[in-house]
Amino acid sequence: MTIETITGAVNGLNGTLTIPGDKSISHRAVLFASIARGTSRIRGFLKGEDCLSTIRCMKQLGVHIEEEQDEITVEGKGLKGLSEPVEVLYAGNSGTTVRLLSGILAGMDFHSVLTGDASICRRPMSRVTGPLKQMGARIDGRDEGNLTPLSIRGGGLRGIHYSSPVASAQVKSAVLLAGLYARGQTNVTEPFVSRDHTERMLKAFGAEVNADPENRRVTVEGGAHLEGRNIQVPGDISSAAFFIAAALMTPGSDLVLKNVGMNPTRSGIIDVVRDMGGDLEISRLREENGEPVADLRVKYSKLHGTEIGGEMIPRLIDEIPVLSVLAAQAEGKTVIRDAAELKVKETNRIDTMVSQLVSLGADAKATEDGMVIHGGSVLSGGAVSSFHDHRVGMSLGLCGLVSKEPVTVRDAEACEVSYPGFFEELRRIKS
Ligand SMILES: O=C(O)C1=C[C@@H](OP(=O)(O)O)[C@@H](O)[C@H](O)C1
Ligand SMILES: C=C(OP(=O)(O)O)C(=O)O
Repeated sequence: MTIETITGAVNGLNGTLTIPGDKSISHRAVLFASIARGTSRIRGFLKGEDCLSTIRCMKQLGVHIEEEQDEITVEGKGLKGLSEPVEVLYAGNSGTTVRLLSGILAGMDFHSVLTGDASICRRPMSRVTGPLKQMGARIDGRDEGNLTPLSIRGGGLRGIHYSSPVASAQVKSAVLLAGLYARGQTNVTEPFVSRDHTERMLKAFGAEVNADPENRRVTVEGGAHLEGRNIQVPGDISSAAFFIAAALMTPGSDLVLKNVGMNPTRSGIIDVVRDMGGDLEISRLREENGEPVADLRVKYSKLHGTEIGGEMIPRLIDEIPVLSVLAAQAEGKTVIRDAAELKVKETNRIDTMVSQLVSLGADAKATEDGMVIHGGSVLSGGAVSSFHDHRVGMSLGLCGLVSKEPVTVRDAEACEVSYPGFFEELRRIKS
């Protein structure tokens, strides 16, 4: 168990930092490159534990992957070139790995078993195994195919028109990936638009993908041929969110974050913190490999509470833990609704954040589908736990910047999942 202690920042957070690679895009780059023909080179890849799990699984499926300091090289096997794994595929803590890889394995004429850590073994998988079974894959698992380990025997798929009950990019991506292997067309409709990295990247690899955001529907044609390519992964806005929040809530801060992905399906956090009164400037907005990227300058700001729900939720789903910390520092009330998906992440993020914030002296309550926070209480500090959830650990660490006593985060090693070196970086820019 690793413990991290964060003490107050007397002069705020200052300077410049470069945000590490986007986790969602890094996973997809390795997965899609593996089923493309030819060589792909990936720069800016996130070497967090989750993305390393994806690399490990693809190696077990026979893909040659070279990991160098600044570049990952993937020798693609073509759409159907993966080989039957001898061992169980282990996804660690990564829901994205299990769900997206299930979509690919559903297209393979062989048997594979996919599992992960204690948290993965609790997370619902029928949201992907259900539609994949409708397409013709044979999948089983505990709780009638809802829980890992999943046993998948794929092949012989037919296209479906799937209306997903949840706005989930993992569900959408799994079905679209299986759709590449299916006879005919496959489409997915979702209640709100979720992150669209799969659509953007599959198109770049040469697949026929049609996105119709107005109707929240994406269509792929079966029998695609993906061609290897070079990919530059932008910085992860979900990682930048911790430093955006830290700078906004700590007096004296003036921080520049470089290389932040600004995909509109991910940038809800920018809209919300501006709406709360946050001073955040966007500069050098540019497009790299079909994904918008910018630099951000964030200054300490007096924030007020806000209300969020509906289509905004998928645009900032992973930022809600850190948003709850910000809300506890803002003046007035913040209401977060329509966010029941938080209950099926690495932990139940509604309960873990509310219980730990309350233990630090915040006024926060869990609701059926979100939380209500009355901001402005001075936090006491003390010991909290990440509950082995990376986003919970990093969010709680930030409380130490403004609390009376330091904040100690137990099980802080969980943060390596998406942000290796997070606490060192926080200490570096804090004075
Ligand atoms: O597709 C992805 O890369 C992800 C989608 C989201 O999950 P859901 O699809 O379950 O909403 C998000 O929470 C997760 O961190 C990464
Ligand atoms: C929910 C997350 O990831 P995953 O679903 O891939 O475990 C996350 O990174 O916050």
